[in-house]
Amino acid sequence: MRVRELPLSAPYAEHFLEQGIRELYPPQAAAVDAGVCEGENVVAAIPTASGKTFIAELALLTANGPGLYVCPLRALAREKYETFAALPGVDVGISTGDFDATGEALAGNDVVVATSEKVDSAIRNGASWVDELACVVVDEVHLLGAERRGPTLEVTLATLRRRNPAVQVVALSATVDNPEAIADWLDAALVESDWRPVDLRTGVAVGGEVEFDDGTTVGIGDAHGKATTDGGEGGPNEVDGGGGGPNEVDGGGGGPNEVDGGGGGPNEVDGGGGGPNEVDDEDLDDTEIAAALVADTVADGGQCLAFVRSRTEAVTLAQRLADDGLAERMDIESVAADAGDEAADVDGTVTGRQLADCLRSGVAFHHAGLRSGHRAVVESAFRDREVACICATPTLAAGVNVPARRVVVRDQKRYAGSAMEWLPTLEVHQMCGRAGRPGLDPHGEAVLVGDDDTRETLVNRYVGGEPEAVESTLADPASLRTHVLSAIATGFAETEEEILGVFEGTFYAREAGAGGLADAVAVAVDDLVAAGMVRRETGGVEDYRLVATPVGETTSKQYVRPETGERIVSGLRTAAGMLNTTTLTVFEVICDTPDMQDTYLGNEERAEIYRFARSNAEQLTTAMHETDDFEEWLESVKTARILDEWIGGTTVEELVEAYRIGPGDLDSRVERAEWLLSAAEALAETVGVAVPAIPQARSRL
Ligand SMILES: Nc1ncnc2c1ncn2[C@@H]1O[C@H](COP(=O)(O)OP(=O)(O)OP(=O)(O)O)[C@@H](O)[C@H]1O
Repeated sequence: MRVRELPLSAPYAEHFLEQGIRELYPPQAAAVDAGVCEGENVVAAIPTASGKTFIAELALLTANGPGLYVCPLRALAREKYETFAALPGVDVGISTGDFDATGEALAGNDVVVATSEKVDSAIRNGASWVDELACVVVDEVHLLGAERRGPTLEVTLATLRRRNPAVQVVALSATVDNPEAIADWLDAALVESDWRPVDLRTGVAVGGEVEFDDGTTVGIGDAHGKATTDGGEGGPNEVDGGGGGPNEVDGGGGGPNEVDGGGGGPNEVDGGGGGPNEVDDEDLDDTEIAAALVADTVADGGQCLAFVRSRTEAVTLAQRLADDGLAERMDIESVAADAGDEAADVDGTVTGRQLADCLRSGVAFHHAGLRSGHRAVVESAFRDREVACICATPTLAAGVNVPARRVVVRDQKRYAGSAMEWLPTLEVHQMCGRAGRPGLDPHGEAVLVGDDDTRETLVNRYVGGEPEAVESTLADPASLRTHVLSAIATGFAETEEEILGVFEGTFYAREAGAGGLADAVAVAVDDLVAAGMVRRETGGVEDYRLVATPVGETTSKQYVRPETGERIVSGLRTAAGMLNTTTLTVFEVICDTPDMQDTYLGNEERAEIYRFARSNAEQLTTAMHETDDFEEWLESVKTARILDEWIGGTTVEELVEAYRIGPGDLDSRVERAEWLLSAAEALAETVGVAVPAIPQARSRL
């Protein structure tokens, strides 16, 4: 099927042809056959890079009215916005800051790109544009199964469809185990395919060899062995890259640098022998294997993504590759020296400096502790082929479109609380799916690094294994409370039965029946009544209707969780009666809510934060002996202290160093604090207490 044959006006067809899209990929043709251009609901469960964006564009451009593109991940929204904005004559609006106000400003666009939280918030605040939509495209619909995000997505979609039954829904999914359930939920035709534009082979590396699923075996260090011989380097290198701790919170700021950069080659190549495949299998640890796998591909002119379990590990591996002289093996455009300068210009934090140094050696790291400016530099340098390898935590696989020839998954387990847990198959497949750039690579390669003990598990779980089924998490009490309050506050529901009616259109209800939620909804309503968010307005004896209290209404409109609203109100009341209410007071209140991220508190720091809390007790709304969870509260005090120092003029460099956080962690906390302070201000007005420290903190933030 050709682009010219599609029901697209000439400028659009021209636009796609210019982009090199002439002939539709098979899954795209299947979506057209399923009616994506005729207003039909379609679910496309297809691999990474198989052209989902074009399917979305077809739906949006052929719809009979404005379209909405729901993008669960903020990182991807900007990219999609730019893609749609490049369409000739199409006005595109974007609304992604998870929490900023949603207004009528978005009305009048042909296409709106928004996160599900923004759409949910728009609905709660009565934005009219949501009722005028002709088409809704949901990207990454498999995130239905994600905690908190998932319920928001399914309730939002159910609400949109209930209010506007004619709306076309197109949902794009990674390959999951139960796409037919999603299609059934959305009354959609299912397009399911494992077609990929570039072949992908997946293998497991043990010792000096990778066994791929296509039956081939490749020695590790082949290419590198040659490079070593040519370069005259050699000798074993005692790098210990694998010893880092489980500290996910350490954004590389001040963390131990395990790399011994003094040596030569990155693996145990016998420099004396020369020739390919000189790897001594016995002594290779997983980091050495990963480094050699990267070096091989780079020596062969390709780029790599290497996935590891933690931020510290990502930094450590990148530094190791840089020290190993990966750049010297590169046949890439040029080394990202300028990108290094750009990264250094973002800030002077330890993380920024480490990143700049790595970039100057043609290597980068990528994790959630980076600032968005850092991430943008890394992604664009990689796309420009100035970076040979990005060492990343799994966030990169979901959030960014950076294909590479080879993907190395060094770690397949992650710390979950106290124990290591295998990553979900879906997540590993998302990483592997990044391998292979259409038109540039002969094929993509994904390699999982293992050992004799894990080989079989890796093969069964990830190479041959099916991804998990998507399951609803709507029944989670915290999520349910939020959405029950929203249903009542928006006036969509006045009784438990009507609340169940609102949930009737959810994925949960389609799978288990909304009746399965009846008990949980009753509990949620009781909780909300007890929290002062909802009251039962009685008419007759058994006759009552549920109404949101003013606090409940403000809480819902401000898009904070009910528990957050409750905590803020009680904090404000306490603060109003205190002698010494400062900006630290209000930061303590907003940081002690579930809407503020946790900030890791190391053992050494604990005593120091404890002392701080004690000596500033008269400024805090919580007495130490009254906390529900002391450790959690201490973490909140740490976050509050950081924010208070930030508005007091302490620099990001100093804060990153002093509190062992990533610079991106500071940014995200500042952003959340802005949102929570504005919610606190609205709640203060609702309950009629004046806390001047709130506007002070807001303006200084
Ligand atoms: N029919 C086509 N012919 C040629 N190139 C195409 C075609 N369809 C899409 N492409 C190109 O393929 C690349 C990948 O497409 P796209 O980004 O839509 O993949 P995707 O399925 O959305 O991937 P992801 O899973 O990362 O979201 C893009 O560069 C796109 O321009």
